[in-house]
Order: sequence, then C-alpha cells, then structure tokens
Amino acid sequence: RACNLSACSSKFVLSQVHPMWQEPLAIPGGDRQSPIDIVVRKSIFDPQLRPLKVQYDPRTCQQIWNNGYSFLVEYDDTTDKSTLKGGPLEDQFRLCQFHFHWGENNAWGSEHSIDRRLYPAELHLVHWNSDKYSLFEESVIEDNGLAVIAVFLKIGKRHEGLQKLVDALPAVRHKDSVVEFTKFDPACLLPENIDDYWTYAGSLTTPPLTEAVTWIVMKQHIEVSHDQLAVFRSLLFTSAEEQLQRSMVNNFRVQQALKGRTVRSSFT
Ligand SMILES: CCCCCCc1ccc(S(N)(=O)=O)cc1
Ligand SMILES: [Zn+2]
Repeated sequence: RACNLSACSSKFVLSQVHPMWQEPLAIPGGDRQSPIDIVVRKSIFDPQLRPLKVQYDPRTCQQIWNNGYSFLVEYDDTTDKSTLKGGPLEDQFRLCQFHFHWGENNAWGSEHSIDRRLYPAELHLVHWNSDKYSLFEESVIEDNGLAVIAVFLKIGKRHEGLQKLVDALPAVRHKDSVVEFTKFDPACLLPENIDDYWTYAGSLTTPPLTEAVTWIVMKQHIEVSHDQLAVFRSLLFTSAEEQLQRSMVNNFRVQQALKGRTVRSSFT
C-alpha cells in the first residue's frame, strides 16, 4: 500500500525532508564523515578516557552572527582564556564559537542520534587545537585540529541561561546579520554530568566537511522549553534583500556511514 505522508511514522517523513544544501559529490577522504548514529551496544568503554576539563571565560563572548546555516555565538580566541582539555584530547583546545542544529518540529533536528533516537536540536561547542596551530582556519584542515562538544536538547522546562541568547535572536533574523553579545558563559549550556560521553573521529557537518574533528557527544541532554526552540525556528536562511524568505529549520546534515570507525565511551 502506498504510504501517504500523513500515515508515515516519523522515520519515513524524515526521508521527505530535504537537507538544507546539496551534498557535494567528492568529499576529502570521505571515510570519517559526520554526523553518525551512535549504536550504544557497539561502543567500547575506554578506561583511559579522562574527565573533560572545561574552563570558559564569559568575558571572551563577543557577538552572534547568522551565517545562513545557523546562528554562531562567537568568542575571542586570540588568547587561551576559554579552553577545553582532557577527555580524549592530548592537546589544549580554544573555544571559538558555539551554534545549534534543529528541525521544523520536535520529532527531529539533531545531527547525531543515539540508537536511532533523534532529538529536536543539538548544540555544538567548537574548539581548535591551540597547542599545534595558531589560527582556527589552519586547524580546520588538520586531522587533530578541532574538538566539538555535542549536547542534545530535549523539550521540557525553560532553560534560564539560554533565555539571554533567545532574546537576542530577533536581532539576527536574516543571513549575514550580526549583533553584539557579551558576558555569556557557555558552561551554563552543558549538562550537569559531563563525565559521561561518547567520542569518535569525524568531520565538520557543513562545508568544508573536512575530517578534522574529535567529536565528544554528551550522554546527558539539556532541557529547553517549546517556546525557546520556537524562536530558533523564527530565524531565516535568507538575507533581508531576498524576496523569498525561508525559515531556518532542518539545518542538520544527513547521517554518514561509520566505515569501520570505533565509538568509545567514557562510561560503562
Ligand atoms: C575556514 C572556514 C571553515 C568554517 C567551518 C565552520 C564550522 C564549524 C563547526 C561545524 S560543526 N557543525 O561540524 O560543528 C561546521 C562548520
Ligand atoms: Zn554544528
């Protein structure tokens, strides 16, 4: 029986969702692409994984920028003020920005999934290896250049710390808009428990898709309210000049093949 869209369960509807950009055909290497589904029973506990050491300084927060894919909260990364180390990382990494990926509804929106479970949104805290490189742009093409912490968002109680960011979003409704945004501590967006995570070698999930990322995916999610996520969906992919406005939703990449990679867990 032909399955009409309304009768399909969400997983079929997902296949009707058009990714936000045409996937390029040839991707550098192409054997460690992101995002992926994390199959919990196939992940390997690694007792050598240490706790993460996160030290963020809210004074390095500078602005919010709508880049036409997501909105980026950008940090001053000219000194080692907001850093990440430990966990699977050998070097010290500097926070340069964080952003989110979300869906048009609460059934999907995250890039990674856990045993196929998708979340309505996913936070990415992007850091680059400041022990080995002197600029973010350099580290983007190196296999140990970047470390991204991923945190799943679930619909629930209002996230008080997020509200300051939500209130600033209407000022960056259109692509290429920027607004000053200061004194925001991104640590407030981390779950209470950051010792339990999965980690694997992957890539950026938007162009240039380079295979430079050590992914650190938090086991514990954070909660945000339905209304807070609705403000994310009020953003636009399009600039103010374009006559056809398109809502910024479904800005996630389709999941990629594992290609034999191992996903390690920091917990049993
Ligand atoms: C030299 C310019 C490169 C800009 C790459 C910016 C970027 C950062 C993080 C991610 S994500 N979604 O993998 O965390 C994607 C893209
Ligand atoms: Zn991202």
